[in-house]
Amino acid sequence: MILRIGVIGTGAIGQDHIRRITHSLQGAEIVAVTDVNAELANKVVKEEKLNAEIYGNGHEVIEADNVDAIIVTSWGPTHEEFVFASISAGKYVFCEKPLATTAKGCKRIVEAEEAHGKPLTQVGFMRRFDRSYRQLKKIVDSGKIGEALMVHSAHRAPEAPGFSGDMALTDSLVHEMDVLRWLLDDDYVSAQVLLPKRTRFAAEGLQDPHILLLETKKGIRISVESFVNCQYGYDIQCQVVGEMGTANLPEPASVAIRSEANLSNEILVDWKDRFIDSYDVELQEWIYSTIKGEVSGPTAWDGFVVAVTADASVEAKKSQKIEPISIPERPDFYSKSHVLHY
Ligand SMILES: NC(=O)c1ccc[n+]([C@@H]2O[C@H](COP(=O)([O-])OP(=O)(O)OC[C@H]3O[C@@H](n4cnc5c(N)ncnc54)[C@H](O)[C@@H]3O)[C@@H](O)[C@H]2O)c1
Ligand SMILES: O[C@H]1[C@H](O)[C@@H](O)[C@H](O)[C@@H](O)[C@H]1O
Repeated sequence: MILRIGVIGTGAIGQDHIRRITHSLQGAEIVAVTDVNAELANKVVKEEKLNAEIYGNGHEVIEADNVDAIIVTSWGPTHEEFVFASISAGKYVFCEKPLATTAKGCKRIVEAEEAHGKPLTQVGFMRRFDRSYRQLKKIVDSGKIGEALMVHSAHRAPEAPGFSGDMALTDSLVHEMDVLRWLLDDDYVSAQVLLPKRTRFAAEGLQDPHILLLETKKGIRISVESFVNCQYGYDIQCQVVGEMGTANLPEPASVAIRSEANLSNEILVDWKDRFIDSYDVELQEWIYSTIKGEVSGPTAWDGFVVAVTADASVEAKKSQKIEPISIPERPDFYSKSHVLHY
């Protein structure tokens, strides 16, 4: 079977996903697209030589008879509406983060899936598909370093064009909020946000860097540095400290250069390059599991948990206190799809 996909939002990542599905991945084709910027949708269809219909809005794409599954890559605030409509139409949907901009919105999606009777939604937390994170998880799960006690991690980007408000937490650190609970097979109970000396490279009125401190149910303490104007590169770090050793996220492969009395390695600058392979794995696994009628990646439940964590982090930044993170028990409904993948 060839999965026939409709894409809502043909901006940066929408185009990337269209290209990878059309030219690199197997088992799917793009048959429908839409964008509020119709010119953009036209351009993509022409440039990628797609055999796809261009629709006037996302709802028409979802309702099209020849569309089996939906990819939502429009702006964050529109995701909830399109995911909701996809579930109502009984179609599988891959939604880029955020699943919805509020925890309440994510909960509504979870409830809609439960009412529908099976999970249909996968959220675009691509780090779970990254080879280096999977290698790190394998070591943590193996028990080689004993029980995990602490995690030190960092999310650094050279600059943050277009960032406003608390986006460092709600747009960037959501990746850590997802991948660390997956890595540790745990959930969070509290958040605290420290505000270090502000870099002179931060846009006016914006705090940068931040330190997010999370505590998990098992008592593991996590520090996540967010530094989105670090100038030097896109640098993702993660070290798990266990009872008998430590395990570090592998660095991206790069040539070690010995020259002029220096030993050096290149550091990536673009997040797209850092996770380029993981997007391929993520979408390929999504295509295969959708054909099988399963959700095998991060579910709507995971999207909800991250939204609750992000809300608590924003509150903790404001209050400058330790804020509780109250996550209800995961419904059994989501257990199977959660386990399938790992
Ligand atoms: N997982 C990741 O690493 C990752 C990376 C980049 C972006 N994202 C997420 O993907 C989403 C898109 O990001 P982007 O960088 O491609 O943004 P973008 O602005 O380049 O593209 C978004 C596109 O959606 C279109 N759009 C907006 N509202 C629409 C609507 N109602 N119907 C149809 N089209 C609509 C816009 O015209 C635009 O072309 C964001 O939510 C972002 O957070 C995730
Ligand atoms: O949408 C992007 C993307 O998700 C990147 O992985 C993250 O580092 C950026 O901060 C974010 O803006």
